[in-house]
Amino acid sequence: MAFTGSLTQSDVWKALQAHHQSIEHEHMRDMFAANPSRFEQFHIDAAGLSLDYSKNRINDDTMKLLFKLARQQNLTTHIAAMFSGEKVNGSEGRPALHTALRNFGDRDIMVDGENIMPEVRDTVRRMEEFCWKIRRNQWRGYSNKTFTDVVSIGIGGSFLGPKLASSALKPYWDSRLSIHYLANIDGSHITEILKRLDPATTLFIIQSKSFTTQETLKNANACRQWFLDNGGEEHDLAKHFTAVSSNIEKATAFGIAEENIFPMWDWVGGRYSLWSAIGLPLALAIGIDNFRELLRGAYAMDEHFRTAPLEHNMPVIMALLGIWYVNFFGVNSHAILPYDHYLRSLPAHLQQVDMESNGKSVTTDGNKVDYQTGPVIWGGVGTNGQHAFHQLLHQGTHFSPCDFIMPMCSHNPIDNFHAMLVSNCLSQSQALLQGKSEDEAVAELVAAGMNQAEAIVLAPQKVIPGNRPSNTLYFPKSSPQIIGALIALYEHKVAAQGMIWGINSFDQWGVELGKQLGNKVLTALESSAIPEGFDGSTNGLIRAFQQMQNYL
Ligand SMILES: O=P(O)(O)OC[C@H]1O[C@H](O)[C@H](O)[C@@H](O)[C@@H]1O
Repeated sequence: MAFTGSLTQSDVWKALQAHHQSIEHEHMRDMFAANPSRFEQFHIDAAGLSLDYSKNRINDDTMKLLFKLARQQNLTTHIAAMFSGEKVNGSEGRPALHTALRNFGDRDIMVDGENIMPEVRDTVRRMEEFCWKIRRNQWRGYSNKTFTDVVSIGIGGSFLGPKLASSALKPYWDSRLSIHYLANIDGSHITEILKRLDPATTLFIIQSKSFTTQETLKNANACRQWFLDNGGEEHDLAKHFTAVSSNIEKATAFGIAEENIFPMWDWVGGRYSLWSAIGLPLALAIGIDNFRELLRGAYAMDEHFRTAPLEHNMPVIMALLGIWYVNFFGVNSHAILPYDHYLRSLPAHLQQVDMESNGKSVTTDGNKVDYQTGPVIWGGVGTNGQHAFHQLLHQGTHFSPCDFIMPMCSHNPIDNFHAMLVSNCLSQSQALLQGKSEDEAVAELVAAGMNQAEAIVLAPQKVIPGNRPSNTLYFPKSSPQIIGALIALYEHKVAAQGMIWGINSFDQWGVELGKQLGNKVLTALESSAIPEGFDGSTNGLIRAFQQMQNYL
């Protein structure tokens, strides 16, 4: 029988609070000393990925209680509901079926009585045909030149996912095509992109699920005008402009030829849409076969998430560890640290996946939560971060659990660069675990020739508390399958947390107010009238903008 009371009043929650009190002062150094097989015990492999979660402030009892929490919250039922197309996105009355986009099984997936799989597969087939024509120069520009550049115009979920996967899979790019991602409404972004391009050899893909997003429409209109001002003609637009949207009507009204519009569907959340035709720029870069491999990797992680028992379920384990720190250690952030130059866009993508999903304060039935939900996701590429923010990770007053993400082999195996990269990754998580005690600091200073008294004075500055948790996710080498599995892993970690917290991870109402207010502010900015009707600060800033336009 599902537990229906407030989460924090449940027995298992209270048991976790008591357990936290019992182990919060235990140091992981001692846990490893007491248990030589800790690495093997807290380790799991799935879909080509390996997770070492032994450097966490957990023991067997912790995990048992966390799995009990997952069962109390009926996690398995919620997971099944998501995969089967139930309307888990209650506030929008929609399923969340990004998994259908990479369903290689023979399961039919019904939405409102319709099996959606034929249309999903037909769209991939259309993407294949399109990629084939572009990459084999069957489809050329208005002056019959082959395409050299693709501009993907989109923002949020219509930008971060494909951009991440494109940079992650750079070793698989077809070098004849350069892919540019245009997102921001800042005129400098479009300027920097278009100034290097030739309209005759540039293909545009307007990416917008809603086809109503201000930035995307503004940029799309500006690109069309640039095209028409620099040699293209109205009748050439169909050769150079395509679109991906669930709003076919709006895309057609914009002037995109119907046959150039690739559908997506309202049962796919923007931040989960990389796997749909929103992945078209990626498929053009790496080829449709590699795009399918990306889908296959995600499918492997889906099947693992859907079928593996909780105790052997990688996304569930990562979800529960996150809940352990957020709800019992009072941690409010989580760092994503990829040790792979090609994965440098991963933190930005996961910021949207996680924070736009679980940045919520009410449960699915509208009750205000009395516990923390989604943490602040941040991070950066290793080893760069070591020379920037790792200082706080090691000696700051906040502790931020970290995910180290490490390919064990490089696509560019020059000299021993990669071994050096890996050594840094492993030693950072080791240092977070181990720390340095005051005695060790004094001993080190004395060993370095300092006299005891001076060493004792300086040592406190050098103390590193350690006992700071981290996961290490590793795999042999990044590939389309591995990247597919990795992104799907985080999607499912986030969904599992939302299911346990009882919040809707699939809507994002919070982004709307700023947009609504933005339209009014824009009108005021562009008028010469003294702004009024806003708060004093906004009035003042609008006035400042108006006055500073003289600087143009
Ligand atoms: O794809 P679009 O409809 O243009 O939406 C683009 C993005 O904008 C919205 O404001 C949401 O924050 C995102 O979830 C979405 O991905």
